[in-house]
Amino acid sequence: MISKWEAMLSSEGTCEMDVWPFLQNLTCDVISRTAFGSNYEEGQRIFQLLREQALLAMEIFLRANIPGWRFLPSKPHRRMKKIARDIEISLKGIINKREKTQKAGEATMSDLLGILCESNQKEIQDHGNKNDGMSIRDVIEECKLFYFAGQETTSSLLVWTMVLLSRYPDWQQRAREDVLRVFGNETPDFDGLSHLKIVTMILYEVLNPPVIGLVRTIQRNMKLGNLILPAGVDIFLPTLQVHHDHGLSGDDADEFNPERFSEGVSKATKDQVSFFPFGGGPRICIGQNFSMLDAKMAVALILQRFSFKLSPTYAHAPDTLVILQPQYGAQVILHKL
Ligand code: HEM
Repeated sequence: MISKWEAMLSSEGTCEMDVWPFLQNLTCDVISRTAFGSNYEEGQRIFQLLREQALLAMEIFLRANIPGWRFLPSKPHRRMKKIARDIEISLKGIINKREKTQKAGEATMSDLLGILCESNQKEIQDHGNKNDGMSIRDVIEECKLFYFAGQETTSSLLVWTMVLLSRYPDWQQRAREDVLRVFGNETPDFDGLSHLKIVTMILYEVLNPPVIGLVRTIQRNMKLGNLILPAGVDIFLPTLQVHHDHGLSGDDADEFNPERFSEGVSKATKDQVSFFPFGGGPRICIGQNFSMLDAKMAVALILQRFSFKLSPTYAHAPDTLVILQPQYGAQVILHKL
């Protein structure tokens, strides 16, 4: 991504661009390489198909109230079926190739896929069950979760970090000094990332949050404070509103103030459970450390090479469907340092 940005610079060393698609590709790349190792290109193709599938699902959902429409062989329905078949073929290809292409010591999602399919095959042999498509579908569901949970969220964190650092150049400068203090102009490494104090404070402040709320179904009648919640009811925990609640987070809850995290999360929240960008309890995000590393690495590489500010064409329009995204992209002007 950095090389592409460098190639786009004018002779004066500046460039105006929408960084949002680049950041989405970057996090997709990271997840694909981590999940699929040497089968990364095929993995990336699967993620692209999953993305298209999600957009089509939304299109179909929005027309769901037209009676009978879902039974018609419409273009989006046909494309959905074709995508599902393509994903299945690609996954089977990865699983079959796994042993031939896997590098020594590499343990990735391809292994997991293989293990899942082999154990299913065994079950079929043991119990005579002929439905051998089942586990591939399960695996696809896992891939979907992995892709959406891991890619859309981290790219949201990165894009709002760039927007906010553009709006607050003093914080951008402090973050750059932090990066240069730890790495100079060397390529950032794993160990150094944990020494980035200001960058970490900024990322926490931006985690305000990409996932705007959590949904839970009440399993049995229960009492919560003065509320009686009957079994079967769905409840929504509005993370965004809780994080911005003045009573819980202070009068400056709506301001960009990474300083509040200077002594860690528990000091910033006065030990209340009022900051939960990664959820909580048994279903807490399994990728929180991974995404923080991913984001720190990207921010460090960008800050070492560029300064940036918002372009006049940027329109601030956060879209709060599930993950907070910039509806019209994030146009910034980059300057080579
Ligand atoms: C900024 C980045 C991220 C944010 C804000 C985030 C946020 C969350 C939240 C709020 C949940 C809980 C959902 C709920 O309780 O209903 C969750 C779950 C999950 N996340 Fe993340 N996530 C991020 C990155 C990642 C990454 C990079 C991965 C994978 C590599 C990942 C994988 C998952 C998975 C698999 C779950 C489901 C865990 C379960 O249900 O047991 N997430 N994430």
